[in-house]
Amino acid sequence: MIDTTTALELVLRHGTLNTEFFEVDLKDALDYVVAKDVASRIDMPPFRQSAMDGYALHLYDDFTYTVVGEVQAGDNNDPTLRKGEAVRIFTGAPVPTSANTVVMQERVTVDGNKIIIEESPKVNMNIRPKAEQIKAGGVAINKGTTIKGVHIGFLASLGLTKITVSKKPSVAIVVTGNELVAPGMPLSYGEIYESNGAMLTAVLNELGYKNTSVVTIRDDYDTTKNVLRDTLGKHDVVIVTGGVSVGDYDFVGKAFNAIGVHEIFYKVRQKPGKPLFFGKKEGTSIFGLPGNPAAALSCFYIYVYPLLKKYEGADHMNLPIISLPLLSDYTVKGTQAQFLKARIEGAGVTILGGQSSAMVRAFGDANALVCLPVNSMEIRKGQNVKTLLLPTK
Ligand SMILES: Nc1nc2c(c(=O)[nH]1)N[C@H]1C(S)=C(S)[C@@H](COP(=O)(O)OP(=O)(O)OC[C@H]3O[C@@H](n4cnc5c(N)ncnc54)[C@H](O)[C@@H]3O)O[C@H]1N2
Ligand code: MOO
Repeated sequence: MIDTTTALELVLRHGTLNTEFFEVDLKDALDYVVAKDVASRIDMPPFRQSAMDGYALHLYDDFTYTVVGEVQAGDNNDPTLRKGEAVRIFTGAPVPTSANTVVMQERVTVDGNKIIIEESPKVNMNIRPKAEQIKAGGVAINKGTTIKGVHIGFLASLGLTKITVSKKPSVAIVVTGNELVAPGMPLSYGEIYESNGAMLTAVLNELGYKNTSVVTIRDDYDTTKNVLRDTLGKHDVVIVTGGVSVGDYDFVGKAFNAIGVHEIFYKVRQKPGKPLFFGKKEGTSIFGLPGNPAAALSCFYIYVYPLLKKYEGADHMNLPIISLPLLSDYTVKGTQAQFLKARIEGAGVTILGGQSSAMVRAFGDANALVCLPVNSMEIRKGQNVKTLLLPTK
């Protein structure tokens, strides 16, 4: 059995790096990974901009100035001021070339066409210099960035309408089990509702992966083999849940073997997710996740998500890790590495109740996974623990 660090390294080493790029409208670019550095075509700001409503002055050694005009945001006039002259100016308006400071109106006494300032202002005060944020030709967004709302705002401020991004993977989810019944149907004794398909689809969607599909199959060797063979050729990533353990009706491993999936690893020294499988067939990456919903979701965040980010060429693939003090004592059950659903609150982290692999409920309150190494035993309040931040929380 391999350790968790090796497992993640193997996933990232063998994960396919996509090379298909395309142009997307900026408004549709959320969650895509930028495939080429995006350069600005303009200086931003494009001109010296007033940061305040007030007066732009051509400084001289007195406190009284003559107001000779006005510049509003959007105006394109550039009045020439002589020493001792001022213009009324508003936030966002172009500061006249001949003005060398802006005084906010609260610091000024108005007397007819004269203003009296309280104290002598500093040169360039309240003026946003031209190109302060970025110069024309400068890199606005680096290749490898996952586009978030703020990036769309910044690129829109530079006048851009399209960017080149990496193709997203198509992801197939295959859920296995005779006991599974679709929500909404009546439930007989021995059956449970199928939830991994809906959960993984929704989590993929939250992360920007919309090209997904779900197939439900029964615990039958031939069906498992045929469905998996058919699915592998059509998708970049295949996530199977259930049927990866050692039971007589766990056919996923045997089916992978029969259809030529190359096993990279099977079983990781961790809880949850011990029976995790990862393999490849040509360009397709294949995960066998445990059927237990909370185990499947942990493995998804820890191993599948980084693989999806690698596929897109993202510069940040793994969940961010921080070290935080535990807010209460915790006794570890078992000797494997632990990924525990947890909530960061204030300056510390609390391990939540309901850690069973079968119970997904605690994930609803979790914004992190506390990661404890093998043989952790007793962890005391105040002790620092490695904490993985869950995305979109
Ligand atoms: N003798 C052993 N038995 C088990 C071991 C072991 O090492 N030796 N490992 C246990 C661990 S740990 C896990 S995790 C599970 C993994 O089993 P499978 O991946 O084969 O999953 P299943 O047996 O098919 O299902 C497990 C559990 O999850 C429920 N399930 C499955 N699919 C779904 C779904 N789509 N939606 C909702 N719930 C689902 C299923 O009904 C089971 O309760 O193996 C242990 N056993
Ligand atoms: O390894 Mo399993 O995922 O704990 O229940």
